[in-house]
Amino acid sequence: MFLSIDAGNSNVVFGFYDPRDDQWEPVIRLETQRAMELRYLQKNVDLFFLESSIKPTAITGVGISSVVPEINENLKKVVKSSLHQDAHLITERSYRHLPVTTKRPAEMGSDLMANAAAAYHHYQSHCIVVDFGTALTFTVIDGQGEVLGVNIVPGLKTALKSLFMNTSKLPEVSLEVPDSAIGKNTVHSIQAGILYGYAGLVKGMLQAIRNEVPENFKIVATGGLSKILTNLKGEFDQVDKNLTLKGIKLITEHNS
Ligand SMILES: Nc1ncnc2c1ncn2[C@@H]1O[C@H](COP(=O)(O)OP(=O)(O)O)[C@@H](O)[C@H]1O
Ligand SMILES: CC(C)(COP(=O)(O)O)[C@@H](O)C(=O)NCCC(=O)O
Ligand SMILES: [K+]
Repeated sequence: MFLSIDAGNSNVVFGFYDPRDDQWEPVIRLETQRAMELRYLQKNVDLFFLESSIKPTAITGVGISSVVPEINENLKKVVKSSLHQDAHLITERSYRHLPVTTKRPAEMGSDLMANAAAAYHHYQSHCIVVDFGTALTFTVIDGQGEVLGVNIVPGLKTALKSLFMNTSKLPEVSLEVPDSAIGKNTVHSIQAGILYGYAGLVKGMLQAIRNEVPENFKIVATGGLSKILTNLKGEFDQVDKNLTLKGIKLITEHNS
């Protein structure tokens, strides 16, 4: 089995890949803020292996993508102590021999590079990845596998949280698409604003990208919040919640 670890700004995701049935199962999420503490991280990993039928010795490789540098050392430590092996932590050096390339390796988030690698591996042609995480990102890859560029905007929950934190009277609301785009009370007004507004943002961003590229790009969505904008279904060729995990595995394999 292969273990991909995806440390994002909200969640650290552990995904176990079994080549026998080509499945990512189980996929476990810890809150990044809590997982920063070594004891909490170690306890949860230990507990997982204690309760799971997966034995540490069954893990033949480990790859880590992290966009939260403060957690890197602890992740490597826990992999070493629980699995008795070294994880491949993806850095800009890991990008050298990939089918996907970027002109700014030092800057490009490894989760975005993992997304690009997995999407290009799947389509073998030009594609756009939309990642609904803490940040909402668009990564544009051309037919030769070159990352043409990235767009970054606040993710849905991030926008919602900042609205709640920066106002006195607005409450935090659940992320559900309301029936009407016209808000009828405060909660509904925020839900309609965020959910219809972000659907428009995604459509508008994809259109603006399409205006600058000749071909009909394949579009794949991923990220913890990719299923929330139910009003966007038709925009994507595919929704793959495991895309980043798959990319981490691909990049690690290219480096071993
Ligand atoms: N299945 C889910 N349903 C609802 N919210 C989710 C789900 N999975 C993740 N989230 C939330 O979505 C947000 C983005 O998650 P994620 O894509 O893992 O972000 P990041 O990569 O930035 O850590 C987080 O607030 C997370 O708690
Ligand atoms: C854009 C991101 C903040 C997304 O993080 P996430 O939403 O996955 O937590 C992350 O990929 C990052 O820190 N990137 C570095 C800047 C760049 O990619 O251009
Ligand atoms: K991510």
